[in-house]
Amino acid sequence: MTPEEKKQQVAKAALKYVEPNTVIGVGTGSTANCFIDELAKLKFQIEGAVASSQATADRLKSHGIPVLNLNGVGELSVYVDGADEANHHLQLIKGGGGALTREKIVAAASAKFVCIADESKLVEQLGTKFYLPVEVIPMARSFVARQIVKLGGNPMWRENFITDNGNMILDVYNLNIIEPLKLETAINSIVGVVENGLFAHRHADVLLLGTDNGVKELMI
Ligand SMILES: O=C[C@H](O)[C@H](O)[C@H](O)COP(=O)(O)O
Repeated sequence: MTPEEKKQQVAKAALKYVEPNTVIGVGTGSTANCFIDELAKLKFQIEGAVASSQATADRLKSHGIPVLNLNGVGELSVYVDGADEANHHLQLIKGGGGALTREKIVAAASAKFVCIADESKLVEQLGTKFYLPVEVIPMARSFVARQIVKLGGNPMWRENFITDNGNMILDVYNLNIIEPLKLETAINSIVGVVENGLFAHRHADVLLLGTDNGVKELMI
């Protein structure tokens, strides 16, 4: 099975978490895109969706799925999104597409977080395969980079990229992420950091992994 087929498999499997007559949250990226295409089948059963990025809002609208403002709705029943890495505690690294801040907001506003990914995303320790994206206020970029070096990371500026919030991204390599909860807090404590891509405090509740033998479901 190709990685694309595995993404489609988990996108389909996530539909069972979509409750009728509710507003749901939708993530960003290639796996979330597969989910949006599947969600189109249920568009008359849900009230609408809150998007975690402009790209996701555009794709939802292209299917005729109502896109709602988070400020106008209460708690979302479920948030469905992909990840760059996941560990066995369902803690994640996200932000490969630069949408981490809005993703973290929508995930926090949701009763349940269903993460969908192909099995290659499951790791023993976060940060071993993927870098950690950090969204920063543009004027603070160099200052934040120096503080991250003190934490042991090697920050690289994602040049020619601006987030939906008008900010910049530092991709941090070589972090030894032994305690994701502590590191998430430590990085967010640096003045000028908007958010980092560690989803340890608000981790996933369900992880659906696409494998050659079908969908594997991990739950906490
Ligand atoms: O900012 C991007 C998001 O965090 C994505 O969820 C993440 O990068 C995974 O994307 P994909 O499903 O394309 O691997």
